[in-house]
Amino acid sequence: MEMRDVFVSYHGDISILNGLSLNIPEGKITGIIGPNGAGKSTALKTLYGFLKPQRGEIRLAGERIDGLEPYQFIERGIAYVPQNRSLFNDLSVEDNLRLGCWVFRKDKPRMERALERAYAQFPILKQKRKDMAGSMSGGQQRFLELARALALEPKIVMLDEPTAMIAPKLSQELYAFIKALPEQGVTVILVDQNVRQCVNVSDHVYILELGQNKADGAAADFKGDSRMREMIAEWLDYKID
Ligand SMILES: Nc1ncnc2c1ncn2[C@@H]1O[C@H](COP(=O)(O)OP(=O)(O)OP(=O)(O)O)[C@@H](O)[C@H]1O
Repeated sequence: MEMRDVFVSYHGDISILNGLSLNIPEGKITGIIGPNGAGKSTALKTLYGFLKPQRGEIRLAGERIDGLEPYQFIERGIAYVPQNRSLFNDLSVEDNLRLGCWVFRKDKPRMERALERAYAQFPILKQKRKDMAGSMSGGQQRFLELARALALEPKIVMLDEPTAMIAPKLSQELYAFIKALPEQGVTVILVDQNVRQCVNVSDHVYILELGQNKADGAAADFKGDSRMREMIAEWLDYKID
């Protein structure tokens, strides 16, 4: 997937993305970091068709996809877990998972396979399958959102701050799960405020600032005594262990 020189605004001509370019290689984890308001979430919303670029283009395997609607992204095997909770709190865990299978709801065997896979990946969801989604902890709800997205067997998953406001232990589990997704053939785009964890799980990292590319490099370049590490410390006032 590729974003080339994209300009996007929410209102009128106040541009939030200002010529942003991202290259998302298949089977890898691409991390996107940057200060608050840099446009990270806006970049994901644009990649997923919620916002239409005023300029620039987005391609998937060569096909222009920047005019498509979000449901057409699902059809192309792209899933998106937004920053804010997206569950139906008053429905059971299992019903939330079933809703994630909506596009293939008539294929009952496939739906059952998807549920079994979700329960195998996240045993806590099996234990709680009859509980209301809203009654679970924040971390468990995140697992459910991720499981629901993966029920589609997506080729690409976009995750917006998946561990925000989650207890450290569950957060570690979630990062370990995300890191293993490429082994299942899933390409990951990870927006994260947690710079250290993002660098640890990603193969390649982009730094955004004011809706533009500030820098990018292989995750290894961000570690040790590197220029990237110094840059992050300077711009974001973050430290990477
Ligand atoms: N729905 C909206 N309407 C208008 N402006 C918005 C909207 N959502 C975001 N913005 C603005 O767009 C800019 C980029 O926001 P965005 O959420 O993409 O940043 P971010 O890098 O994800 O930041 P954070 O880490 O705080 O989530 C900010 O100035 C924000 O105020």
